[in-house]
Amino acid sequence: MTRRAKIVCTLGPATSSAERIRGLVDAGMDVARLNFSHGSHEDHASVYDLVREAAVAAGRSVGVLADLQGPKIRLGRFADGPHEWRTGDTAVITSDDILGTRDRVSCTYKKLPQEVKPGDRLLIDDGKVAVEVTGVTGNDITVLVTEGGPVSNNKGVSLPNVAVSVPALSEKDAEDLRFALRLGADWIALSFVRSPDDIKLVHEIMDEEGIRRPVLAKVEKPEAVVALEPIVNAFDGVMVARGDLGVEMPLEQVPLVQKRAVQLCREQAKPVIVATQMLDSMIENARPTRAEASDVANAVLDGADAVMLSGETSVGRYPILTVSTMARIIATTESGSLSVPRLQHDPRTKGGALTSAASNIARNIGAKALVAFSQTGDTVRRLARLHCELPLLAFTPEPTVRNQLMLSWGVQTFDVPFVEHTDEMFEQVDMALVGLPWLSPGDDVVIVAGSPPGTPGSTNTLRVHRLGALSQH
Ligand SMILES: Nc1ncnc2c1ncn2[C@@H]1O[C@H](COP(=O)(O)OP(=O)(O)OP(=O)(O)O)[C@@H](O)[C@H]1O
Ligand SMILES: CC(=O)C(=O)O
Ligand SMILES: [K+]
Ligand SMILES: [Mg+2]
Repeated sequence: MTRRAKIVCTLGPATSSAERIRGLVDAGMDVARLNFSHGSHEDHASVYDLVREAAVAAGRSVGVLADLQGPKIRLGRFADGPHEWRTGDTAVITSDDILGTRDRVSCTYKKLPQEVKPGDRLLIDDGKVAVEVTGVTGNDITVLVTEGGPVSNNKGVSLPNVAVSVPALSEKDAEDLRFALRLGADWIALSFVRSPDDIKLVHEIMDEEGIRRPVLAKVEKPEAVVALEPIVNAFDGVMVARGDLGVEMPLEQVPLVQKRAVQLCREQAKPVIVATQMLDSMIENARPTRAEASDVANAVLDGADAVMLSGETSVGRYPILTVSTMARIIATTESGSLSVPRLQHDPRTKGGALTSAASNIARNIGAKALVAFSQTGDTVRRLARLHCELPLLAFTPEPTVRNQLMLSWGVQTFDVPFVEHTDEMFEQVDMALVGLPWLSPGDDVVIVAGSPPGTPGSTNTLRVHRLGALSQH
């Protein structure tokens, strides 16, 4: 069964072995997410290598997304394992550097005691536990538990109505970013983006390292929802990070933010991921709820490029089964309907106009595939946003670009050597496609390319190409 929307899997303790990672790739993982909120650099380097090995073994591209923690306040570590904070209990959250106990635990933001006051509500672990500040003494914040639940190492702390002054990129984020770039990550995600300017800090460090990679804005703050359009313009893509978004703002607003973010990204031909709790109950169970199956299907029908698994694959009991279940839900939904909301504007760029025409021509003449030659991936993303039912085949000599395109809807990638002339491009298509079981000589494909080859942004060529015709000359 063919599947077009992509699957992002968060790697973690449940998926750190070679066998598990190969299992994820075989079940349909298109992009692996390394979550720098958890795990050591050593852990990330080890799974990174395993992802690359699994991709080679499977004979296809798999992207690697490095997700930076961003300015999230977290609890510190506990000396003695997880604890239960019951409703009505009191506890202390301190900016002192201590190994926590049930009664007193540290937090990562040292100025927190100065920025909260009695009556403020703090939400822990995406709102699973709620506490209210009753007093502040020196570095200690005394809290009353208003909604009890488990607390454990490094759980996030949200302050929905307090504007805290944490910088967009912490020292840890800067170090993690340098590490991820050197490691070879294909995409970077920045958490808790508040302004389009936040990308500048990322670019500064990338330029110091001499490695530019595309950056996703994680939309999980009310400030980002307000500035959504400029953020989509400034960044290279978006993740709708519903976990934090649903505690930072009223959770009933999340569904419409999701739809608006997906549409804005498609207008700009930038990939968009819908993330968090998609098949949450599969952390524990072998079958998802009907509501979760519908959530995955509806994200696909909204037009998302990719859907993401978090705890389901990082710490869940059934990581591989969760991926195959998600793949089945997507493929079945798409076999019933590929229609997504219409784009609201007529394309104005050369690439936008050519790709839109290419897709119409391909449909009208019964072509078997859309083919894009692209140096940067831009032409491919402009084709992807159309959600055309024809296979979308991307040819690019850059392995990093191939990996990056694994986040874009419906894209299959092909490795081609760099060529100098347009004629050679068409020969490459012939050579690569004759071997595919669903294509035969005489089939037409529609090719969009730039000329001369190797000039980024030069998309100017649209050709109806008959497979096998070249060799008859
Ligand atoms: N490497 C790890 N070591 C220990 N626990 C982990 C690790 N990775 C994840 N976890 C646990 O599994 C939970 C889900 O992991 P995941 O990486 O999917 O987090 P998330 O909810 O997307 O992100 P965050 O915790 O940053 O909000 C985490 O909250 C954490 O408790
Ligand atoms: C993925 C993430 O960061 C969130 O949902 O909050
Ligand atoms: K993160
Ligand atoms: Mg988050």
